[in-house]
Amino acid sequence: MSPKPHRPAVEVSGLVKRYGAKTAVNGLDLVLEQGSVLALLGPNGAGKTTTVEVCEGFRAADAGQVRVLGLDPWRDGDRLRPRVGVMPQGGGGYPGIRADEMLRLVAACAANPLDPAWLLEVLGLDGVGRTTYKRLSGGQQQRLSLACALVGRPELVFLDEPTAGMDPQARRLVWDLVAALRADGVSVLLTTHLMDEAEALADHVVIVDSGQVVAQGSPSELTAHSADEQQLRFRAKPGLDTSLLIAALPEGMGVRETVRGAYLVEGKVDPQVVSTVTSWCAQQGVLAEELTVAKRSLEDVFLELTGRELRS
Ligand SMILES: Nc1ncnc2c1ncn2[C@@H]1O[C@H](COP(=O)(O)OP(=O)(O)OP(=O)(O)O)[C@@H](O)[C@H]1O
Repeated sequence: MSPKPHRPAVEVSGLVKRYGAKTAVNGLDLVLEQGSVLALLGPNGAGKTTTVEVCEGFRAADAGQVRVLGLDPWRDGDRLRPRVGVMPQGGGGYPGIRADEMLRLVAACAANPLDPAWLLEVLGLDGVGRTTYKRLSGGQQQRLSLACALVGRPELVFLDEPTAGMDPQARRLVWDLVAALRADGVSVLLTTHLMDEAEALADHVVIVDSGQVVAQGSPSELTAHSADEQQLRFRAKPGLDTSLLIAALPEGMGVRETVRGAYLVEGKVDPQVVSTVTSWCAQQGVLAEELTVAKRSLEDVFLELTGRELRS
């Protein structure tokens, strides 16, 4: 038998979605490969939820192509629903339903569900099974929503801001669960505005801003110009003339004042470079504060591309 032709779990090309005069998504492309994790990363209002809701079949696209497990989510919703798990933003349970009732209700709709009691335990909710939805904490509501998304053993899950409002322990639990899903071959499309979440979980990160993709790639592709390249940052008084510092550094290294009083030295940062920078500061009679050496983060990438911080 010939092998099944490979097709991505989700393919979006040229997606446009408007709300009246507001264009929320403006020509967005992405591909989620089967069995991998894709993070849509961007600030509030970037168009992440709208993109996911179109992929889930909850909203019709105004233009562009969307294929989910090879199907059109808007037209083929009945065929897709049994194969896809959805964790919407902000929970959405009936206030009076008990946690275990809600999960068993969703499980009853699936052909081959996971054991709801086991799933509640995995998600640390076994102690609140008899608690009504409205009395759960925000983080518990989120975890119950995640349980509902997973109980039907989906091939693909959409997680919209899955760790919003969670404490660090619950966040870790969700991260481990996403890693376990990936190991089981489940495809995951999640949204986040937390760059550490995207860096920790995703094979592929799509950075969106104002409804458009501003960059995409694996976390290491996005954050590294080259494997050994790092950044040295420090704060000092604004407006320093850095030309003498640039002249003292090895060829090819750059120095910029990224925002007032924040300096960035780019290139191969070794101990000699750190010494050159601190000596130059001493010569200027300047105290370099918050001096750090680190790899570029996704936050830096976003700042460079848009001139704004991700957590805006
Ligand atoms: N139902 C709606 N009607 C009108 N405008 C909307 C609607 N939903 C979203 N928008 C607007 O569309 C833009 C994109 O919103 P969207 O929720 O998709 O972004 P997001 O990246 O998911 O942000 P957040 O992280 O805050 O949820 C925003 O400007 C938002 O105000």
